[in-house]
Amino acid sequence: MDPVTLKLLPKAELHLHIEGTLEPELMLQLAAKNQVALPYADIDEVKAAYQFGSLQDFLDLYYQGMSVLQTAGDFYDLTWAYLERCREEGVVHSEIFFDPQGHTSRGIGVDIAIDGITRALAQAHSEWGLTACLIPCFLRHLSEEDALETWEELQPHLSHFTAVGLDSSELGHPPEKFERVFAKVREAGLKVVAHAGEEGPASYIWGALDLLKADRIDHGVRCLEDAELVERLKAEQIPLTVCPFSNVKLCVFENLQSSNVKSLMDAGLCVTLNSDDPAYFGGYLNQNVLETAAAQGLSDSEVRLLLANSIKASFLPDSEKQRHLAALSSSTD
Ligand SMILES: Nc1ncnc2[nH]cnc12
Ligand SMILES: [Zn+2]
Repeated sequence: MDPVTLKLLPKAELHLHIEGTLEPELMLQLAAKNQVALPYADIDEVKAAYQFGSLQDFLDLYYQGMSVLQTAGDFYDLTWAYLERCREEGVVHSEIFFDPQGHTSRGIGVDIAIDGITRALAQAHSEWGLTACLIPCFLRHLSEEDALETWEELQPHLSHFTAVGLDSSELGHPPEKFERVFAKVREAGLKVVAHAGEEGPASYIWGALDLLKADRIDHGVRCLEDAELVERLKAEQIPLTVCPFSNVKLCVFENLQSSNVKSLMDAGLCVTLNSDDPAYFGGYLNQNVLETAAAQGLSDSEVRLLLANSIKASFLPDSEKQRHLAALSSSTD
């Protein structure tokens, strides 16, 4: 598919960490403004540091990078820059993760992050009709107790959230560690999403489904190691939010050619493509879609299926889904 056509097609992004949209330029600008020391002299040094051998390598820089975010205005600027990118790329709806514990652990209250992010979301909605959901995630490398405390801190803000997620270091931190806190999330009427089967085994995807009752699986690419799991994901059409550039940058796959996007689609799964942490992984949504389609030999109708899946798998109301799906199917290339 050509880039101009892709840009014009309605699509949703369902796996995007707002802290992972912090471009080096803004990172250095905020570091100078807020007098936060970073180990980089200039933008080239920041970019040169983005060579990751694993998820943990990346996370170490990601948590360091977010330390420049100090005020609600900083969160607003960060979010606004991403939303403008959505406008340019024809993303009509975005479901945005943020990491409350990545901020509270360094003395920045959840209210500061939520205030800045939601102001930008409201402005994009009023200026060009973009819709968004906000999804706080628990950091799985921290304790259950820390997640429970964070859940309490989020209580005054629940009306801003559609779902709660689980992210950070996967290996050694299986979903069962968070079964109790996600029971509270569901009792509050929120949806559940969880990173699983990115670096961790297929059993973590079972855990996310059966113990956390996840409505969607973030990544999930290792599901193909378990035929029974693939049957379950297919039968229930549980969406996978796959992030191809991320998987290559974090060495889950050697390159886009060896990614398993096409195999997941051929297995009948509900696959969506997403950018995860685009400032760190080298591209936003449309570049992920275009380069993955080329590398995996996806036809234009398969690309359209991925976009339709992104709308269907979103947490939009049915009427909004139908509106976007009708626009997608009526647009021809
Ligand atoms: N790809 C990823 N996996 C787990 N946690 C993350 N936090 C930000 N990006 C992440
Ligand atoms: Zn992610």
